[in-house]
Amino acid sequence: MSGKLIYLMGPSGSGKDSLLQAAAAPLAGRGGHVVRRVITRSAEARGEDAEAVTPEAFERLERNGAFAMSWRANGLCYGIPRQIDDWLARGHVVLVNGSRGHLEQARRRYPGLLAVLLQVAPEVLRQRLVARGRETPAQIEARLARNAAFAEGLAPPLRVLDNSSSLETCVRGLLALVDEAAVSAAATPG
Ligand SMILES: Nc1ncnc2c1ncn2[C@@H]1O[C@H](COP(=O)(O)OP(=O)(O)O)[C@@H](O)[C@H]1O
Ligand SMILES: O=P(O)(O)OC[C@H]1O[C@H](OP(=O)(O)OP(=O)(O)O)[C@H](O)[C@@H]1O
Repeated sequence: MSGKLIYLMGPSGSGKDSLLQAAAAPLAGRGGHVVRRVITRSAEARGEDAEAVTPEAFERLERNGAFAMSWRANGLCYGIPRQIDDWLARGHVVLVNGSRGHLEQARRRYPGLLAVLLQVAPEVLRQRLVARGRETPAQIEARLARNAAFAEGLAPPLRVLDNSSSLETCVRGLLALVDEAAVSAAATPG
């Protein structure tokens, strides 16, 4: 039986990392996984619990086939470990913090993936990025500008989750999607 890949995307600051962290325990209780990414971001950077590597180490891992998916954005390299393929082969639900820019490639590799777009009211986005304090003002502007490239919208099918209000509400919405996806994975042979 194959599992279900849930590919979460959204603007920087929309709350992808917070949502995945908050959903990790209830997801584990359902036998699912939140993926720990490999990123060329410094280990001291606050926020996401990722494996921090140098650009050289990232390139080496990528060349050696360590990643199921990898992409570049925001001046960083991001990798999703190959381990997800084992989980999926065992029929598990797997959640990844994905990239809008990488969605079509991800769909080619995982045709059954569930694309979830996290959105937040535009006026809240800048406030959240500033409050997070991980990026410089120039990096925040660059991230907001990057969103304009996706203003046309992403190709369906896509589920949308709103994180403009409380994180708890959003976690409930995500877990409802996970439960739905798990049922559909169980019903799909192969
Ligand atoms: N529902 C929410 N309400 C208030 N603050 C939130 C909410 N969700 C996330 N945040 C805060 O917004 C900032 C950006 O969230 P983060 O999870 O880092 O976003 P992303 O991973 O999408 O860039 C963080 O400081 C986080 O604590
Ligand atoms: O193509 P995009 O949808 O713009 O995404 C580009 C990258 O930005 C986000 O990562 P990261 O965690 O570094 O950024 P964030 O925490 O600021 O969202 C996202 O998870 C992607 O890896």
